[in-house]
Amino acid sequence: MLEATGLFSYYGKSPIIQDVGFRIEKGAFASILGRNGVGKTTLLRTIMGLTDGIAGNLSFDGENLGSMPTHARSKLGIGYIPQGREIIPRFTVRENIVMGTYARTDGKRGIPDFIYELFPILKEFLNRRGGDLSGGQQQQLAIARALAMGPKVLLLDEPTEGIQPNIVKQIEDVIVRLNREMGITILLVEQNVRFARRASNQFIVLDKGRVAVSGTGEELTDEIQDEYLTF
Ligand SMILES: Nc1ncnc2c1ncn2[C@@H]1O[C@H](COP(=O)(O)OP(=O)(O)OP(=O)(O)O)[C@@H](O)[C@H]1O
Repeated sequence: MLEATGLFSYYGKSPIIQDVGFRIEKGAFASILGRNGVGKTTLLRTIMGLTDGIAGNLSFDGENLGSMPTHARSKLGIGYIPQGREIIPRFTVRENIVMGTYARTDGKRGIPDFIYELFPILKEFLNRRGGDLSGGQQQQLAIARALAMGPKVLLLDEPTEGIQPNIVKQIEDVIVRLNREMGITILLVEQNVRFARRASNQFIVLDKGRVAVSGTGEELTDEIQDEYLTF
């Protein structure tokens, strides 16, 4: 379970995340929504320990994340797929996926078969350089790399942004399967309210670094969408 109370997070002296609280249960599918610049990416980076500092409480499975370094958070089972994917273009598909295994605590370095089952295209392209894949394939690779570490929770930052429409549905379906079939807790930053509505059982709307409104999936109404999410 991922929990925050009174959480502030800073870049320099600027508090970008302000007095945020949430509780995301094991197995939940939670979406973080909000207009550009409200702090969605910063919230994910805060959970990974990638901002300049925090105040307040942030814990995962009872462990205080506090000032824990990023690699230790990965070892606890928190996987992060940043916006822009950040795969290593000169590494092959295989090498990119194997990199994910270095956050495992059991020392296994093999690529689990279910990854090929979820992303058959990656099996076909194992020896291609990551940089030669399409944007959609790179996003699949970024998800595969995070899965190779055996995560309990996956943080995904706008995973379908800028991706060709025919691959968007495939990626969305995989994210839903990871949650429903494999029990991986999902924390998704999304501009696409349609997908957030279809997939989530919990939502958090941010506005100027604060939680404007939150609730269960069904409570994400058209009114909330009009007030906080329409441009
Ligand atoms: N590295 C940084 N240093 C200083 N300020 C930053 C940094 N990254 C983001 N910010 C500021 O933090 C605020 C929140 O940005 P953030 O990227 O978290 O928003 P977002 O909701 O994810 O937006 P988007 O939907 O555009 O990705 C913005 O005012 C932004 O300028």
